[in-house]
Amino acid sequence: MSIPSGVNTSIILRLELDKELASFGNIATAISDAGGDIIAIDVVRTDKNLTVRDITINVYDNKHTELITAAIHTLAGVKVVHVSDQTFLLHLGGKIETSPKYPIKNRDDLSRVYTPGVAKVCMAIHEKPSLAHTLTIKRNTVAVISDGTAVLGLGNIGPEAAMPVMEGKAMLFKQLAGVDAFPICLATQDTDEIVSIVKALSPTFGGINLEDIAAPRCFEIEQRLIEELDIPVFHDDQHGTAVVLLAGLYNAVKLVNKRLEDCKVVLCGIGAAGTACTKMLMAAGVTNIIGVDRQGAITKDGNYDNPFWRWYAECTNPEQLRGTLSDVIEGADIFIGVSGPGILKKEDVAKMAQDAIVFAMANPTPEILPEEAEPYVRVMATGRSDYPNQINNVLCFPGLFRGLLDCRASRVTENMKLAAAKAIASVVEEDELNEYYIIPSVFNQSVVEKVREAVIQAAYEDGVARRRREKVQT
Ligand SMILES: NC(=O)c1ccc[n+]([C@@H]2O[C@H](COP(=O)([O-])OP(=O)(O)OC[C@H]3O[C@@H](n4cnc5c(N)ncnc54)[C@H](O)[C@@H]3O)[C@@H](O)[C@H]2O)c1
Ligand SMILES: O=C(O)C[C@H](O)C(=O)O
Ligand SMILES: [Mg+2]
Repeated sequence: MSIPSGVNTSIILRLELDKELASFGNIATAISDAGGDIIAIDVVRTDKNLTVRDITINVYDNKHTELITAAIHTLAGVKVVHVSDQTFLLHLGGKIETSPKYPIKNRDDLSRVYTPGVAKVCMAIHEKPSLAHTLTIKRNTVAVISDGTAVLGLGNIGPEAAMPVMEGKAMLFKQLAGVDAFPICLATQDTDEIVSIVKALSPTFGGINLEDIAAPRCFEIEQRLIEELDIPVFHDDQHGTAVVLLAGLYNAVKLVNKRLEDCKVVLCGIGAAGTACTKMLMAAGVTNIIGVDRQGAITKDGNYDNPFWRWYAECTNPEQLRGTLSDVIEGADIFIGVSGPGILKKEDVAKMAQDAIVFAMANPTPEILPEEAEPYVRVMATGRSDYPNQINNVLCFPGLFRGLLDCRASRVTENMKLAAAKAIASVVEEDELNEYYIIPSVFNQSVVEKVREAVIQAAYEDGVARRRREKVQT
């Protein structure tokens, strides 16, 4: 087996070594020859004959782990007790918890936070429901809701399997923007039922972040909830992705000296993210967009049951290009992938226009890996954190909801999305802009603040903010 390349992850190998037979030098050599990078060694226990050690090793993937363990199995006096993956270890028991804001130390405290004191707060809210925003967690809490039908690019893997992603989103909400977020995965894929469950849950929350719900149901679910609820509802895979995509493209075209409006854009994966990205590009003035899905380019004479694809066919592909991705990509300035793993071949990238821009955003495996596309592209981005230029909706949703909650907005507007895209792009200064830095890092603290401010400004301009302007800190 050859040594694979790609993403790093780390594993811990627990080894039992026979002191007579095993040599640590041989173990280190075997790991290193198999391409593993030892980053820590811990002694777990030792006695006269045996020693047990945990070796933390950076590896590329599962195959690489197998390669390293196979190499160790050949060494005399060494037993592999178990192999644990750091990523799994971080998920033990889930990634978030709830905790009280202050302790209940005595009966007096108890009588205020609970019966009888709490009753007067309940009655105050009963008399004036808007007080829920002031006196309950509604003020700062968002529901992250999924039905598990389009989890990353893994497809319809169900609600339990969707939880780690939703917990991850909740962590990011809190860490990046101080927003309390709660993951809720639903055991139904029925549109009416999802709408009615989310409506029934809404009194607890100041906002609803819909996540990883497949197209076309996600469009109807979001639209109905927007109409029926008085708190903002935002489908992250549609609009969060579109906002960050546009931010990245503003900077990428600046770098290659092209006008976005003049670019030929090929977009693959006309689902939740692809549809919203297309609409956002159109709002930014792009006219030459060709959408491709499993059966090839979407054209006016195509026979589609999906009403959103009918819309797509009418409004895109001005030259009515037809055929496969490979057929229509010739001469494209920009490729956007929100589809599935490995569908863009390096030969396709080679056919693109000069200074090609490739945003391969499918997660966890992009449409093409940067190392494959590299020789033919000028600007390359993926949705992942382990390559430069991470185009991921995490650059949008924390700051967006921070802004929405702070000004108590009733909905998300188109202006907010455009303003958020410009805000994200603006974090990269002119003199910093280069092929490997077109979009700020998730950890750049200005991102949340700039997005928040842009959203609040737009909320007041659009008349959807419900807090008095002077009460909102800027
Ligand atoms: N980087 C980001 O921030 C970000 C955000 C949202 C979605 N995504 C990624 O985009 C992808 C789609 O997400 P979604 O929520 O829009 O899902 P979705 O299920 O709504 O849509 C996916 C679309 O891609 C099409 N598709 C799948 N495989 C294809 C292939 N081999 N060739 C052509 N078309 C194909 C499907 O037919 C479908 O229309 C996922 O991989 C997801 O991880 C990335
Ligand atoms: O979860 C992510 O990393 C981004 C996006 O929401 C996705 O579904 O891929
Ligand atoms: Mg998602």
